[in-house]
Amino acid sequence: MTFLEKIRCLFTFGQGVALSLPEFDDASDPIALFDTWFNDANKSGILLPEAVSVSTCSKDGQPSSRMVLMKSFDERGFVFYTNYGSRKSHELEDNQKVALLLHWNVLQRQVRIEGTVEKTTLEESANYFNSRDRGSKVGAWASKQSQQLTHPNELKERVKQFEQEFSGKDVPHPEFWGGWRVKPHYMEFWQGRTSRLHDRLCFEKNDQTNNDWQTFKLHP
Ligand SMILES: Cc1cc2nc3c(=O)[nH]c(=O)nc-3n(C[C@H](O)[C@H](O)[C@H](O)COP(=O)(O)O)c2cc1C
Ligand SMILES: Cc1ncc(COP(=O)(O)O)c(C=O)c1O
Repeated sequence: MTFLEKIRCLFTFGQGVALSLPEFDDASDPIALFDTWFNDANKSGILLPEAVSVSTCSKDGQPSSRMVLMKSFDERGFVFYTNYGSRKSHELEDNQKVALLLHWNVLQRQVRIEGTVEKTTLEESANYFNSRDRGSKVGAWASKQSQQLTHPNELKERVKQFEQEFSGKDVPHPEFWGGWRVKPHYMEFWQGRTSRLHDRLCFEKNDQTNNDWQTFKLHP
C-alpha cells in the first residue's frame, strides 16, 4: 500500500472507498482476489489481519461464532488450528458446514466465506504445531479447550504438570490438536462505498471437484 493510499484510507474512513477494485469477470479467481486483499490488509498495518470469525452450527441448529487465526490459504481452502475436543470441533464433526468472516475496517472491506471443512493431515498439523513457541505448545497440552474449570487453579496446575513432564525435551504434537481446512463454495468481497452504495462481488460454485466459479454482484 502506498503512502498516498494510506492517507486516502484515513480520509475516507467510514464514508467511501479507499482502494481501487480489481477487474472482475467470469475468469476471476476468488482465491487470487483474496490474496490481493489479504496483502492489502497486511500492508495497511491492521493488527491481526488474519483474525477471522468462524461460525459453526450445533446438531439442533444453534449457531455459534468465535475468532481464530487463519494460518494459511490456497486453492484448497483456508486453514486454522485448534483443539479437536473443543466446542467448535465437536460441532464441525457433526456438521461440516461452516462460515468465515473477515473485516478489515480501515480498508472498508469484508469477506464472507461459506464452505465445508475437512481436517488437515496429521503431518500438516504437526508441522504447524512444531513451529509454535514452547509456551503455546505446553498451553495446548494444558488446556482442555471449551471445558469448565473444575477448580480455579486447574489450568495453572496443568501448565505446571506439563512443563515438568516435558522438561528438557521437545514438546510433542498432541493428536487432539490440529487444523481444519475450510473448502469454500461461496465467497463474497464487500467494498465500502459512499452513501452505503457498496460493491458486493460474489463467487459461487456448485461442484467441489472443479474450479469453475460463477460470478455475480449483489445490491448492497
Ligand atoms: C483474535 C483471536 C484469535 C484466536 N485464535 C484462535 C485460534 O487460532 N485457535 C483457537 O483454538 N482459538 C483461538 N482463539 C480463541 C477462540 O476465539 C475461542 O475462545 C476458543 O477457540 C474456544 O472456542 P470454542 O469453545 O467455541 O471451541 C482466538 C481468539 C481471538 C480473540
Ligand atoms: C487457544 C488458541 N489457539 C491458537 C491460537 C492461534 O495460533 P497460534 O497460537 O499458533 O498463533 C490462538 C490465538 O489467539 C489461541 O488463542
